[in-house]
Amino acid sequence: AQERIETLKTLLNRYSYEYYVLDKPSISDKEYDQQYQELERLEKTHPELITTDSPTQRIGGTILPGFTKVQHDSPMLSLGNAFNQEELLQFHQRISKLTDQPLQYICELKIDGLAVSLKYENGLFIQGATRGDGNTGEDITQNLRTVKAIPLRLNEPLTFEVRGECYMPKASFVQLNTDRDEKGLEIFANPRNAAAGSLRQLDSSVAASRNLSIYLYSATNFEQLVVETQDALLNRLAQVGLRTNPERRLFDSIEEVWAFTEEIAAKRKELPYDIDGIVIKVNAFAAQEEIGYTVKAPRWAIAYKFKA
Ligand SMILES: COc1nc2nc(N)nc(N)c2nc1C
Repeated sequence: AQERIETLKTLLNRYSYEYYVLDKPSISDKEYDQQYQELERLEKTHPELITTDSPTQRIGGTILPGFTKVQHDSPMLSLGNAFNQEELLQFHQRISKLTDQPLQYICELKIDGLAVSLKYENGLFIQGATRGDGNTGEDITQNLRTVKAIPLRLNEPLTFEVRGECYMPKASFVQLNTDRDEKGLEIFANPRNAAAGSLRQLDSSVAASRNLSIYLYSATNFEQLVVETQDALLNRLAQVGLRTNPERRLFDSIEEVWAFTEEIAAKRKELPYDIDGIVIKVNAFAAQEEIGYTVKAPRWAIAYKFKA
């Protein structure tokens, strides 16, 4: 039974990765369900063989009395904003003075969700927390374990923390509000509120029903990943099994960055998730370190915000 249980866990976690992280399922839902039910049956008769990274353990058995506080190892920062081309240019001129290194920018979408931190120990997902005030957040591990795009075990036994945006896809938002309206429940104003409301639930079976997803965009104590740029970091996060947003681009001039913001503004409504802007970052970590930080935000990044 142990052999079969290990095989099923490996298979089901891989299928889940293909479906929820890569958006490229390799088997039908029916086949997945059959193998999932076989694992449930085996674990029922051999409970001593149940492990935390089993796909059957995503929904916690208990309703929490409240959320405990989590002190972030390093502050979860905020971002400076730019609202027009002039302010984007000023950002570029400001940081050009702070480094002699050539400035290559990486542009990433700013997903309109909830910033979260995920801690992995030897590859196992052990803790998830909200940003909170940047220094202290809330432990929402139980709820984040229900987000199928979050792997319970990485492809490598890494110990580090990753940060990203947990969000509700537009389609899930529409479906949720339709269901709530039919039940005479209050509907959510937007996907960001719906995602925040889902992650604030003390009963993880509610979060599990909300089809949340996630994109990761940074990591701490990632020396072990041996990466020198933001773009290489994102590729490495994807390699270990984490979900990263594919709509990112590298540019060598702020003019091209501006053109990219216009390109995304035009296709924003077709995206399957809400975005509230573009995050522009200096790509090379060496240049980021040289440019540095203000008290609450990196100087080497800026959020170009779209009109609401
Ligand atoms: C480096 O710090 C950050 N990077 C980010 N990147 C993306 N794509 N989206 C964010 N919301 C974001 N937020 C922060 C504080």
